Amino acid sequence: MPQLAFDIGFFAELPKLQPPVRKGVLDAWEKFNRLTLDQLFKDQGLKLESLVKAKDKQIRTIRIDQFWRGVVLAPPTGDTFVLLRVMQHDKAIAWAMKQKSSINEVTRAVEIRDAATLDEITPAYERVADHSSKVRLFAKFSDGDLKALGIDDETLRQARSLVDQEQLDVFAPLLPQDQREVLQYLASGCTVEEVWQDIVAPALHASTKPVDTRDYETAIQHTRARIALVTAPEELRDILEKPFAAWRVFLHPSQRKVAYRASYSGPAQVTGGPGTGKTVVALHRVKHLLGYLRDGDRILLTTYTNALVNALRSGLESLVEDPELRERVDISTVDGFAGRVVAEAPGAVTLRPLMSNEEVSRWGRAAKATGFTGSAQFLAQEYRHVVLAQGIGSLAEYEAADRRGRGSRLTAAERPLVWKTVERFTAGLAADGCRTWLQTCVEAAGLLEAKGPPYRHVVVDEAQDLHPAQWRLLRAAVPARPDDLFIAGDPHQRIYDSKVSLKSLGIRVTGRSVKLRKNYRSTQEILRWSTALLIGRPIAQFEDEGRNETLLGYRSALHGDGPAVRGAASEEAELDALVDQVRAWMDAGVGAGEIGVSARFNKTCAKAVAHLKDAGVPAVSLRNASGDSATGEEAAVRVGTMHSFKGLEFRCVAVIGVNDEALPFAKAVTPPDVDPKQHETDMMSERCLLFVACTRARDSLYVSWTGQPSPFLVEAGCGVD
Ligand SMILES: Nc1ncnc2c1ncn2[C@@H]1O[C@H](COP(=O)(O)OP(=O)(O)OP(=O)(O)O)[C@@H](O)[C@H]1O
Repeated sequence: MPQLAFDIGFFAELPKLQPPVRKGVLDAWEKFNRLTLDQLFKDQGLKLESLVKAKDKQIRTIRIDQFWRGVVLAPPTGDTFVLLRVMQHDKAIAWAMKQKSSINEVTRAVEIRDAATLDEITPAYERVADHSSKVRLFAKFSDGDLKALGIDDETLRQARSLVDQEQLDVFAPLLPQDQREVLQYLASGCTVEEVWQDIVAPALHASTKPVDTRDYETAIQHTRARIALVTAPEELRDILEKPFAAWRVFLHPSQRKVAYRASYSGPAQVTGGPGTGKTVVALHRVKHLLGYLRDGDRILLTTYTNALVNALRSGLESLVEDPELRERVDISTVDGFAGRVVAEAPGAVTLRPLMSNEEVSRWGRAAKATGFTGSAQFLAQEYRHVVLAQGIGSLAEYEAADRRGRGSRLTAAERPLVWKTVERFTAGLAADGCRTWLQTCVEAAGLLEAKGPPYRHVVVDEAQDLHPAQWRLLRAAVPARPDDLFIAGDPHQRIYDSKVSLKSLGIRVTGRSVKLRKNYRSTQEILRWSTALLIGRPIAQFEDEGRNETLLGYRSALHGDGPAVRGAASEEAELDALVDQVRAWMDAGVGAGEIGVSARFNKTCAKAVAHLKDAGVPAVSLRNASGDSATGEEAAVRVGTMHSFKGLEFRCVAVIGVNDEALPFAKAVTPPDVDPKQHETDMMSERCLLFVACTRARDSLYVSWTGQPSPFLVEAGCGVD
């Protein structure tokens, strides 16, 4: 029976199609399901026509309505057709004439290329290359290596004519998709082995038969990264109604391989720069695990902030339709989970969580009481990074504690006094009926270790900022069995003071760790600009702190304008300019709810909200916004601190107040004379904070400051003189 499948290119254009055109697509799909092959080709309403002088006879058009046409891949054998695009009549014909389909001999997937344009431009590039003194872009790769990665003869010739990245950018949208990716990763510095492992191998299908490059029926089945087979009208209706949720249907082979691997023999990890789809992969992993859950088993899906919990909840709702299945997943922050475990324990007493600003003053008081003369900051860090990190509960343990990694010196003779101060601090908290969140985690871990783990699987997103005490809690939440922990995170986005090495916690992911490199969120221009903030700075992996993470090969297929940067003479002028920028975005058709404004401090955010509102622009603080689809607030610009922007994304982002007093913020950075190592870590967190805020932007990024720009911008040469 014939069927009509859908290409990713069609989905990309879907938001622009009006409801009657979408209805036409649904009708066409139903017709493919209803008619025989013979009837399809003869149907006068559908007009499944091939085009005279087309580059490829199997690319045809169909009638969607009076003005719109669909471009369809109609292979001569098999009965699966693929809807590639829906466009206005003339555009559809012009586009269809130029395309050519083929089957990649390595990945076995269907690829589409703009053969007419490639044929037209390649000779000119070849001539330029012949007369250029520049080394060819792919000179260091042999034909054999390129072919082994799936590059065919035509693409090889085209690739050999290129001398630099700019030229590849011109060719890229025209090239067959799998081959385009291979060339882009090689050009960005990846080795043949890396490209094979990360890009090609995940797309391979376990088949020992030689590829039949005429068997489109099989090849379409192998193209799940780009072609969706839809089986029920409700499914299609749902897809047509929620056109932005392409991630639900199409996963990159590297994403699918990680998310849907049948089983991992232990903890598994997925890393990758901002916007590479780690959260998407985590959600798909939950879906996969739900399919195998035994009676009574439950899953914990956990992350760092409440805003991310909301995002995970709505993501899971759109991915897993069955509410009974979803009910088997608890979604909460790690701290929220700890609070629940502690509250549910027999004889639990309610304690107030301590705010972080209260903590330092309490340390000051404890130090005064014991006569400790060092700083409160030292004590707070010692407690966090040594005592809580190592789960120390007595003076003897503290005396034996490993302080490697701390840059502040402490003699053996000084340790008892520090410990006495720690005891004073914790006793003070207990007496006042409060406790820190990390203490809650420590207690919760202890309770679970005694009682047994409540979950079968734990899936963690934004893992880079978790503290060892939080990891211990998660470890205790799930038995050490295959598929116990699935961890998604990015060390480049570490913005809290928790440098953890999973290895040191006994969580081993070696051999079960995958890195994603393709950014689906931001334009390449925004990415290049933002990554300059971190380039050349060593960033420790969280798998093993002794090794560094890189952003090699990290790239986006999207293009747009580069970020706009602007220095203002006064804060008032900066806020006025912000209003102008937000208005310009809105005038260009961007909804207020698709705009995010971020600043280092709450007080700057409050001023931005007030200023936008005064100017008649609806704005809401992220602190007050409830969920991501809160009615009424949907049409308001979201304003939040850089910390609260973690994990979120907006079509347009303004990052304001990026001056030398805000980034780095002196109070957040330990002075080098107190602890030089901590100083470096804190500086890196401040830098990452700016990186995180900027990488929330999909289409447009705007960065402004008053007075002197942040040295991070200056050092990175980010458009600042
Ligand atoms: N395979 C895909 N197809 C289409 N869109 C995708 C795909 N994977 C991810 N996306 C989209 O890319 C954006 C970023 O994805 P996601 O939030 O999962 O990335 P992330 O790696 O968790 O980002 P960050 O670390 O910056 O928080 C989202 O809009 C998501 O829907």
